[in-house]
Amino acid sequence: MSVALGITRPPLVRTVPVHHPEDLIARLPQAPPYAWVHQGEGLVAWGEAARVAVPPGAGRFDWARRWLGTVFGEAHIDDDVHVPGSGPVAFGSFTFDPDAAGSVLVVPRVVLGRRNGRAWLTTVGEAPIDLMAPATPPGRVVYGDGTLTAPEWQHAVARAVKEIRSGRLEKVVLARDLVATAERDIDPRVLLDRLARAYPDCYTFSCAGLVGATPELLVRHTGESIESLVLAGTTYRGATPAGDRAQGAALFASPKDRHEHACAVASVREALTPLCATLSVPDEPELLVLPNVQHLASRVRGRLADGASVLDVVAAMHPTAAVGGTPTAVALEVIRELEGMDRGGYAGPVGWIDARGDGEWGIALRCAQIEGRRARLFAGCGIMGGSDPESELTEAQAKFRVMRQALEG
Ligand SMILES: C=C(O[C@@H]1C=C(C(=O)O)C=C[C@H]1O)C(=O)O
Repeated sequence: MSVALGITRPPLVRTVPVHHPEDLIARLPQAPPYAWVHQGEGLVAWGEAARVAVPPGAGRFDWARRWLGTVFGEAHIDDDVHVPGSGPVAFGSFTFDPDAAGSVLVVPRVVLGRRNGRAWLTTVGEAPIDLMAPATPPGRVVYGDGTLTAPEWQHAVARAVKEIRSGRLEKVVLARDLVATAERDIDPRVLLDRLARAYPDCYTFSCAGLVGATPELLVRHTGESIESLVLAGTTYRGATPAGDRAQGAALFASPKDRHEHACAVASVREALTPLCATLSVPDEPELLVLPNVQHLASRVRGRLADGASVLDVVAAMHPTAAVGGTPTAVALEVIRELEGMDRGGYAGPVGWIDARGDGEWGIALRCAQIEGRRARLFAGCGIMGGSDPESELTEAQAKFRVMRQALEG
């Protein structure tokens, strides 16, 4: 298998400490960016030392792990920093649907990292000369329907409710897409900068044209510890602090949202139990308050039993019922039947892995696939037997707001 592009073999990977970059995203040159940034820390990267299209199918995560084993195994690694994310890393985006094409892994040539007060720079092979051209905003943006119009999508939600009431399944997450066309080519760096400023508590990501700020951490793997932030159940922000608290309290007390959340937590517990020596799952969710919406959230923590890498954990978890449904297989059938679209990387795992197997992966939500002047935006909602199509459409609009604001500024 030939994997390395344009680098001397075996590639020399060098990580050195550097002065703190104030703003990781501002350091991205004019090249397709890779990013994973949360509260100012994380990784930004550019250039391609190696890239692979991961073949679709049930074994795709295993295939990816073997490919990474070859690429990282060949490298001479000279790492003076030794933290998760130092040394060589790969960024990846996997399609939601295991049978869809479009999953990709990239080992960038240059990675700039920042974590717990330390910063580092990793280069693979010869460091390229980077063009620091400033990013230009995309200008005026117009929107059009994606696969389904709003009324068609509401109809799909109503059909899902019927399927749930008939007993075919318990929960299904239905999404829709919107197509945005900008005046000029969309520079993902502009979106990353706006997203990271507006949503510092989310994970601002970029990989192979998929750009967004997701609140949902699928898994963070640090040594033997893993952590996941499970989200499901959504309400709005109130206009006043009191209104805000009332919305949050109503969400917390809503049997429909609590049930929807419980489905997501159960799917995560079920996926992680076989991998973990210890696993702690809170009895009750907490509220995650974001600028656009509030979610029910459960922080799950565990210790791995035997040396699984972050991709092994991703493989076991995806798709959780936060983006698929319950039971998973039936939910996937219903999604294919009712959405009528290929989700691409939306609602799939996105993140990074290093040569130790550490890494951070999110569920790619509040995102868009960018190509030239066009962006395809995605948003979805958990549908239960008590769901109302109109409210679900309003919820999806609130979720679209993240990327609309990033595009419009
Ligand atoms: C599916 C999305 O979000 C998911 C669905 C949620 C819900 O229905 O309450 C909440 C958080 C996410 O797990 C999305 O943002 O597109």
